[in-house]
Amino acid sequence: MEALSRAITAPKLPLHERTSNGSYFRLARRSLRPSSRRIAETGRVFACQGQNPAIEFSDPDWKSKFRKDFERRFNIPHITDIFDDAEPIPSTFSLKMRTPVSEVYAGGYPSDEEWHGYINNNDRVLLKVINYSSPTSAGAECIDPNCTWVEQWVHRAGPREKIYFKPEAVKAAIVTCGGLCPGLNDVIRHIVITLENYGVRKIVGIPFGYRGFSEKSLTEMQLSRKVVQNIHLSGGSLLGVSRGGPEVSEIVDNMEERGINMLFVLGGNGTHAGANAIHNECRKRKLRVAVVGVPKTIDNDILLMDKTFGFDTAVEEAQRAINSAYIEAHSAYHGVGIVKLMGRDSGFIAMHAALASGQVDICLIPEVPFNLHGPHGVLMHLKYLIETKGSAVVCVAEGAGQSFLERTNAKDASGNNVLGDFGVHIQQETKKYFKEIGVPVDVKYIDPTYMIRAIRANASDGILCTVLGQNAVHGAFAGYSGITVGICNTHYVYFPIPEVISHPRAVDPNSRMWHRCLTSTGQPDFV
Ligand SMILES: Nc1ncnc2c1ncn2[C@@H]1O[C@H](COP(=O)(O)OP(=O)(O)O)[C@@H](O)[C@H]1O
Ligand SMILES: O=P(O)(O)OC[C@H]1O[C@](O)(COP(=O)(O)O)[C@@H](O)[C@@H]1O
Ligand SMILES: [Mg+2]
Repeated sequence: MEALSRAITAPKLPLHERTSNGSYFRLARRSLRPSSRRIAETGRVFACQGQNPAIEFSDPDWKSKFRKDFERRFNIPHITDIFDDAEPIPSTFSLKMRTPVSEVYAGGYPSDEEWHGYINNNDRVLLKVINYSSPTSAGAECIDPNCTWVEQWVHRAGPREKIYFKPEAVKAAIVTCGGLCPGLNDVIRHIVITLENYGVRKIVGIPFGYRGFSEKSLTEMQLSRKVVQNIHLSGGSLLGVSRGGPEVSEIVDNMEERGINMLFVLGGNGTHAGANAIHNECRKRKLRVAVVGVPKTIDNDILLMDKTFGFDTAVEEAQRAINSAYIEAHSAYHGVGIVKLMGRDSGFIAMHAALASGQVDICLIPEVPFNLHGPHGVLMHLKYLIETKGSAVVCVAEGAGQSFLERTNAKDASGNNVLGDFGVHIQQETKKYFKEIGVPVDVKYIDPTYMIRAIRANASDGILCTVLGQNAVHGAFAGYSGITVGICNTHYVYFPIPEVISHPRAVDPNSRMWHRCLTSTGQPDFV
């Protein structure tokens, strides 16, 4: 918890900071204060455990102690932790035949000694793959002051040979929470298809997020391969989404009433905090339930994963808006095109879209402070661009520049801060500034945010959703709960939920990627 409270209170953190227990951690400069505080403020569930092991680096054994602690933190909760009498059965998941195996081989799939094909519970994936030679290396994430290499392994995802649920005794439910994201339907589809492959017949969708567990008028939706066959062809969520909703105890009461013993939760940080709380409540009540998350965030702000589904699609679609802004600006006399992209606390979409398009002159993200006015301000640079190039394109993440707007303290139903519209603000300030200096400009503002969020997943996200959806089901059948699925260094893994939501992920202003973006735009520091 200490690292978090430091991040909340410290106004500016050095890149490497020694914690009170002597361990070194690399900290993003303008870390994630607003969101961390927001989650903490909801006062319900906040996961932040085991971040800082007490390591004494003078101890010759510190590495093995670190590894042991890491293994503990990344251990994925299993049904046998609570039910030591839980007996595994041979998997009913068909690796070679595509008809539901449970119908053909009631006792399980016949073993094939030459080709196995299952994931062993001890298989691991390397979490960090760069061996930094110095804490000063770009992007270095160091454990000790010398940046010593320590292997960090996480659990490999996929189907296990032994399973802990009989398919005929499973009632599986899927719920999608938070905002929309391209690919939700692809994930739903693959969860249903994979459940059917195991032989599950009772599969339901909970309508409109966690709300669907409490509002009597919202009835569960029966799901099958037939129902979900073509849902990936459109964006949105077949089940609907929502923010806010009932308390965790009410959700678990409702799950008990409905006999749900597998719950697949698609959502972001908030949703996962809820999923972990549901998992803990089920354990407290001694319920044999598997709760498995699939991280959904168009903002790409979940820790430890290469990326989250929908992000790629969002970046691709965002380029269309940037290109339109470019064409408008380029075709006008002294044209300025401004595009606002999503990213509440994290500028990943703006940074990647700017990089991908190659048409952006100024990219503004929440993680990097800037001035609008003054000799080093954004507007002065815009003037320079108009004078030298004749036009300019500005790409802003929605969470950028909030300090220039009036604070409202308004919250949405989930407790997230309602942001002011910085896109509109910079548009107005640009017009005002150029009027004042007597230079004519033609400013065009494009806000494609909801158009981007509502589209269907592209091919690359479609594949990611497929694998994540399938692995979510494999994880549940393998007896794991309180876990989420992810892609890590191109391999698929299971994480314990608390580790991925201890704080939202942000762009590191000292990373190579942000510097690549700066190289591409050619923008100076605006401070
Ligand atoms: N700390 C929390 N504990 C339990 N449930 C939460 C928490 N934060 C948010 N939720 C619930 O998760 C759902 C989605 O949260 P939200 O923040 O809107 O989206 P996201 O999951 O994308 O971050 C909402 O129904 C909200 O009530
Ligand atoms: O208008 P809404 O539905 O609250 O959504 C807006 C928010 O959704 C986001 O895309 C992120 O949504 P999630 O919290 O669902 O991940 C933010 O970038 C944006 O602030
Ligand atoms: Mg959120």
